[in-house]
Amino acid sequence: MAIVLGPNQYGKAETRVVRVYRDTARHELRDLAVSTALRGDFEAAHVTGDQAAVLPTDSQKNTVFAYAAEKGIRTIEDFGLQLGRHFVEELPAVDGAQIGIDEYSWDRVNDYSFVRRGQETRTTVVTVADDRAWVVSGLKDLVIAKTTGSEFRGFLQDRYTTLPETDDRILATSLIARWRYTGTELDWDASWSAIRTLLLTTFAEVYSHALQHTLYAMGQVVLEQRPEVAEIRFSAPNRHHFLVDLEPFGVENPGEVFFAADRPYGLIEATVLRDDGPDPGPAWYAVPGFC
Ligand SMILES: O=c1[nH]c(=O)c2[nH]c(=O)[nH]c2[nH]1
Repeated sequence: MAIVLGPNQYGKAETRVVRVYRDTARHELRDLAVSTALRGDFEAAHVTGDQAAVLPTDSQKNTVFAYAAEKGIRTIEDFGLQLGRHFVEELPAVDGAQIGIDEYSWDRVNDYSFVRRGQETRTTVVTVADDRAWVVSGLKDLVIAKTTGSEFRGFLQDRYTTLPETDDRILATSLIARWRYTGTELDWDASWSAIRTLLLTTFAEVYSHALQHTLYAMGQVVLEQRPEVAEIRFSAPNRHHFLVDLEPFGVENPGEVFFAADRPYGLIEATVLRDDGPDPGPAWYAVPGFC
């Protein structure tokens, strides 16, 4: 009996690359998860441990970022073909490559702000106690991003601070918002839609000094324009988009190619309320996700 290596492949799974086209004031956004897998003669890598033929998965990831910058992403099919051909043509041990790409679709809010399609959920929590009732409605998983109009600087620096200041970054979050109504007789659909629109347009249009600043601005507008709302609470994970350093490959990256990080993430939570609003009673009791 002999033990032999059977079918095998290796690569980098789900490289989260965001490509921004910012040649005009009307930005375009492409948001992908790219998985590469290489096949070929990798017997030595497994059997004797010799990695001479193995292009690291890290390099495959770098190739995805560099190609996003240099070749651009016209369609995921074109992008996959370019990557696959590159690996097969350039690497002697590789006789096959499989590139899997998922693309996340975004709808436009303004020239540089976008909302992810088909993600969000409308919510309500109704509390009834004795002869009273409270309604807390909201939304969750509203994924929004702006490709400019956002900075983060002037922050406190201590000996552990390495974050560079930035005056132009991608700001993105998967928003949870819940608002408490002052009453229980209302056109709920109309109110919910109007508040959602205010949240979206304020996120898009108000220049952001930080996610904290954006949340407050959104809450302020809702309370100013919707008298039926007493209070609004936000829970907003900061979905970090890190500019990829492509200099080692001689490729420029003027705010065009980003790594969309998964974890860890900043979690910014805030309440904005009228100081003369009605008592919340037990409206928030056991409602998850808020400070
Ligand atoms: O909008 C932000 N608020 C923060 O508190 C923070 N902290 C951080 O590292 N990046 C950011 N961004």
